Amino acid sequence: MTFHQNSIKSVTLDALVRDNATNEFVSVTLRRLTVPLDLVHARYDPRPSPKFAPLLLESVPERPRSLLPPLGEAHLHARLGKFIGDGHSSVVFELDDVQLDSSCPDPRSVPSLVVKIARSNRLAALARDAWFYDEMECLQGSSIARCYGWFEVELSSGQSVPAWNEHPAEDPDEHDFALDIDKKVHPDQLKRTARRDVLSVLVLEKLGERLQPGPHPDDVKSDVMSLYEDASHLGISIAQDVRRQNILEAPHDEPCLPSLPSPFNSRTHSWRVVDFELSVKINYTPLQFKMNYISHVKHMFQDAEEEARPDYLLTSSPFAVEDDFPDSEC
Ligand SMILES: Nc1ncnc2c1ncn2[C@@H]1O[C@H](COP(=O)(O)OP(=O)(O)OP(=O)(O)O)[C@@H](O)[C@H]1O
Repeated sequence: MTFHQNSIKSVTLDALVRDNATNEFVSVTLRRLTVPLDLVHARYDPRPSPKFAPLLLESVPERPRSLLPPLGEAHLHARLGKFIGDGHSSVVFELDDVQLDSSCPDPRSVPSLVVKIARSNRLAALARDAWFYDEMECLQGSSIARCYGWFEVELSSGQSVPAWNEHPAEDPDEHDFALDIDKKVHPDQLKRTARRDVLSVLVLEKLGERLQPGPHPDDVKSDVMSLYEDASHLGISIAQDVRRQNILEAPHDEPCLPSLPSPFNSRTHSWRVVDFELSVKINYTPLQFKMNYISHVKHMFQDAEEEARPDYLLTSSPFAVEDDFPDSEC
């Protein structure tokens, strides 16, 4: 039997949650949640006149039918491994010693995995991320990471998650912008924003390194552009979060699964996009999306080049002093 994105029903994680009384780590078991279909509402921009037809569709594209088998019964047990990265909403770690119980499948179909752990005040953002992974199921393994599910558990009083404090957000009180995107916020999301005692994670295929600072050849630029174009075919805009931190190499650490060709242009990408909490589903045509992305992607590659300049930190620092003197005075 093959391990697929629907195989896991529950996850036990070691070395993530600490019992404050004993100061020892305890294992916690998280159960899989199904993301409500209406968690995110599509946005519809009415056409002001027929001449906008090349830019705005008459309706928002429907979610393609899932090609995954029904939810499986597998249980995954793993230990929190190396810290990989973090952001406003989450901390991401490798999963070590991954074991699947006997209801599961051919080990050759199990790739290296990571766990994306929502910060305690960002549960709603992770739920949005999970919704977009479902929505873009047909791009998993080609333009975006494979997602093996969204899992949660309520923490008991006296339990803590050291990873939250060891890798704090730059601004822990920053407003959660993921909540501003949907005109009508789903009631589950409102409940999530009030909770601080829930451990919520996504289990994802482990991808490679982030797009690095520095100049990049045209083939990389066009590959990255076509990742966003793939999402456009599903009516999904990721334009709010075009950053090199969200563009990762296709997986190469063994064990890994081969990259699949894009269902829209048959291209096998060398890169993947992650992080969809700020994404939007909308009735734009691929042309309208492309017009939006061209400038975002261009600026991202320009910024990447700037970042590699030796004086980047000096010139980009908030303390940098503007040179007020014209050359002639120096
Ligand atoms: N599937 C993955 N494989 C390998 N590394 C990953 C994966 N997903 C995320 N990362 C790493 O973790 C970092 C943080 O992930 P991500 O951007 O999804 O977090 P976030 O908290 O949602 O970010 P933000 O809210 O600031 O946009 C990424 O920049 C990347 O380095």
